[in-house]
Amino acid sequence: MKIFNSEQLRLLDAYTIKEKGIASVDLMERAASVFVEIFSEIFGAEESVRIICGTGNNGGDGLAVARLLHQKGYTVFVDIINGNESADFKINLERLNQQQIPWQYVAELKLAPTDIIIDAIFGFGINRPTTGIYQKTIAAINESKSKVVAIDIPSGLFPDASSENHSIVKATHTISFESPKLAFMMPENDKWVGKLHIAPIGLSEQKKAELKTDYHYTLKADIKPLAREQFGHKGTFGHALLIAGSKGMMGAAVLASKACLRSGVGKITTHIPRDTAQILQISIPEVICQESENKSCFSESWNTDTLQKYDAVGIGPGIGTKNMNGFENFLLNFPTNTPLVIDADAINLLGENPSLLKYLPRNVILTPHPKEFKTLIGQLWENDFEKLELLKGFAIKNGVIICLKGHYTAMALPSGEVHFNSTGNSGMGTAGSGDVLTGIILGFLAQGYSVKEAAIQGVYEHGLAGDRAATKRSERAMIASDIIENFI
Ligand SMILES: Nc1ncnc2c1ncn2[C@@H]1O[C@H](COP(=O)(O)OP(=O)(O)O)[C@@H](O)[C@H]1O
Ligand SMILES: [K+]
Repeated sequence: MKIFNSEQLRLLDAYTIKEKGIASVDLMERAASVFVEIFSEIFGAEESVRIICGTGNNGGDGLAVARLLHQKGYTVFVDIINGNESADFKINLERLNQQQIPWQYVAELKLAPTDIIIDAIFGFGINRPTTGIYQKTIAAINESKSKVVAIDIPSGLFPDASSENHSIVKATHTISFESPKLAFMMPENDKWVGKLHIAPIGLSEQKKAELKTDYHYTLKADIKPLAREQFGHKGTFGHALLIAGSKGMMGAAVLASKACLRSGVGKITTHIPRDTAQILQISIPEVICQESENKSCFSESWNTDTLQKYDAVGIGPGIGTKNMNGFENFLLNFPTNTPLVIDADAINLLGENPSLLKYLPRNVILTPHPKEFKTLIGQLWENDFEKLELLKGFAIKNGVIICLKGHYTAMALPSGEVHFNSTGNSGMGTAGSGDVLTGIILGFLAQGYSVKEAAIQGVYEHGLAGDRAATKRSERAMIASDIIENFI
C-alpha cells in the first residue's frame, strides 16, 4: 500500500469526486460512516461521546460522525472551535441541526471524566503548530482521563514532517482514512497515535496507481511467497551459510539457524567457533556444523571459491566485534553475486571501519536496530524524520538494502523507496528476535528470493509469526523461540 502525503491526498480526493461523479460531501459521508463502523466495534452505545470539532473538513467529518453515532443510539455532544467554516462543514452543521443534536461553540473546554472524546479539530490540513484556543483545547483533552479517538490523524500532528515540541492530541485510537500517514511510522509519534486503524474510503484506484511516492506500507496483499516445486529437493531449495556465535553467544547461532531451516531452505551450514559444535548439534540436529580454526570466534581467512558454493550467506548474530581481521578478509573475498545478509556485530564492525563499505557485494541486506544504525553511520539524528532521511541516504549511496528494525521496521532500497512493515508487536522486544529475522531472510535469499523480496517478505513474515506467538502466549510471555515455532 502506498503512503501518500497531504498534497497527494487532496489530489486523490478531488480526482475521486470527479471520477465517481459524487459530491465532496458524499466522500465525507463515506469517511464518517467507515469511521463509525470501526468506532462502534471498539465502543458500545452505552458510552457518551464528546466530539470536538474544528471548522475545516476534519471538523466536518466530526459533525457527520456525530449524526451517524446519534442514529446508532449513542449519546453525543458536539463542541466546535469557532473558525473559517469549509463548505462541507457547513452542510454537516445544517444536517446536525435537522437532527437536533446538541452542540456549542466552545471557548474553554470542560470535560466530564466519563466521556469518550472524538478528536476532529484538525486533519491533514494542519500547516502550522497549534496555538491559542487550539493549544488550550488540546491540553484539556490530554489532561482528561478520557479515551480519545482521532479522526484521520491526531490534531496538531503534521502528517509529513516532524512535529517535535508541538501541542498534539494524545489519541488512544486513530482511525485514518485510506492509507497511513508517514508521521504514523515514526517511533516519536507513537505517544500521539495510539492504536492505528486504516479505514478504506474508496479513493480512486487509478489515481492511486499513478501517484508516485517513495513510501510504502507492506500488507498481506504485497506478500508473494515463492512456489515450492513439487519435484524440488534439499539440493534445489538452497544451501545457506551462516556465520554466527561466539563464546557465550551460541544461542544467536542456534536461533538464526533454526529460523533459517523453518523458512524453507534446503540446507544450512553454520560456521561457529572451534569446539562449540555440540551446542548447535544438540539444539538442532538438522544443521551442518562448520567449526572455525578460532576457539572464540569465526575464521580469519576466507576464500572466494568456498563462499561461492553457497546460495546465500549471513553474518553477524552473536559474532562479537573482536575479529576485524577475519571480517575484512571475509568481505574482500566475498563473491560479487552471492546474496548476503549482514546483522548485529557484523554491522558494528562495518561501523568501526567504514572503508569496508566499498567492498559490499551487489546483493546485500543490512538489518540494524537503531543503536547499530547509529554506529554504522557514526552520527545521531534530531528526530525520526531526519533518521529516515539518513536511512534513505545510506541505501542510495551504498547501493544496499537496509532494514531499520523496530515497530514498523523501515526498509530502505537503493532506489530511494522505503517500505514500512505492518506486522509485529512489542512481544518481539525480547533477546534473540533479531537473530530469528536474520535466519528467515537468509533462508529466503538461499531459496531464490531477490534481495528486495527477501527483505520485505522476510520482515513481514517474521512479524506475522511474532503476532501468532503473541496470540498463543501473550506479548509479555513470548520469547524469540516462539517466533520460530509460529513461522508457518
Ligand atoms: N514493538 C515491536 N513491534 C514490532 N516488532 C518489534 C518490536 N520490538 C522488536 N521488534 C522486532 O524484533 C526484532 C528485534 O531485533 P534486535 O533488536 O536485533 O534483537 P536481538 O539483538 O535481541 O536479536 C526486530 O526484528 C524488531 O523489528
Ligand atoms: K483529528
